Amino acid sequence: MMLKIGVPSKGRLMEKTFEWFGSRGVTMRQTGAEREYSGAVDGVEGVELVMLSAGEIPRELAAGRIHLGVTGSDLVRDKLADWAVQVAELAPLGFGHADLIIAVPSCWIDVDTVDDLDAAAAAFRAVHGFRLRIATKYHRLVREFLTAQGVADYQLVDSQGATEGTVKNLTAEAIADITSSGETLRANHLKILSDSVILQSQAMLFASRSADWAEAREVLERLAGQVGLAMPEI
Ligand SMILES: Nc1ncnc2c1ncn2[C@@H]1O[C@H](COP(=O)(O)OP(=O)(O)OP(=O)(O)O)[C@@H](O)[C@H]1O
Ligand SMILES: O=P(O)(O)OC[C@H]1O[C@H](OP(=O)(O)OP(=O)(O)O)[C@H](O)[C@@H]1O
Repeated sequence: MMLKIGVPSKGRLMEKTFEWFGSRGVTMRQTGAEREYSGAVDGVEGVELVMLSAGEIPRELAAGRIHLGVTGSDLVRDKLADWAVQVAELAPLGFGHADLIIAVPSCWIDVDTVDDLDAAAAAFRAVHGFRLRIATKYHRLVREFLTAQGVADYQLVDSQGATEGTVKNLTAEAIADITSSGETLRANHLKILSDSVILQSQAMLFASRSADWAEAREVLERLAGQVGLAMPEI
């Protein structure tokens, strides 16, 4: 095996990734038991499948432990500083669409934009003596966005899941998370700030710039030919 490709090990992203490659003549499948994280690839010689958490794929690419990886563009941009130096985007895959947004309680009738949030944050601090809390797992992207918008009077609190619940649980006043249908936000009585789309994400095929490409380049050429991609410059 000469080229390692990391794919999400479970859920919708895994299924859609298998479908995307499968419809292009590259069959990926889980081997062993349903929950065993091992896989195989048919249709192109020399490709090894590595089943990984979607959130770990950016780091594995940056470390050069996998040559290719499928994950959300949100995760790559958030987890890697200077992501474009470390990885190359080979192809958007057309699934896993989600927007990273900021949301506040629907009952905050005076807060509809990021500017309004800025004003509310200053008022919040004056009244409560601490900074308004925004729960998120996207620390880098949210910080960069708010800095660019001139918002400083806030603190991020880490939330690795069920982020929309933090407002009800009184551990945050606002959240920054991905949304797709908007159902989770609505169910938790939150509304999106109208100008707060930080990133429109989707699943992408990435290549590592630091992996050892000496032997893998030839495999990539065959794989790219098979799935209909122009041979990337890496
Ligand atoms: N509701 C959704 N609709 C579309 N895409 C989504 C949705 N939720 C998450 N995604 C995308 O799927 C990718 C993986 O998300 P996330 O890290 O939440 O997955 P996970 O299933 O918790 O994976 P793991 O815990 O194994 O890292 C992200 O790029 C994200 O943008
Ligand atoms: O707009 P919607 O269609 O409702 O989707 C958005 C939800 O999907 C993701 O959660 P996921 O189910 O991956 O679980 P998580 O809370 O562990 O991230 C995301 O974190 C939102 O909570």
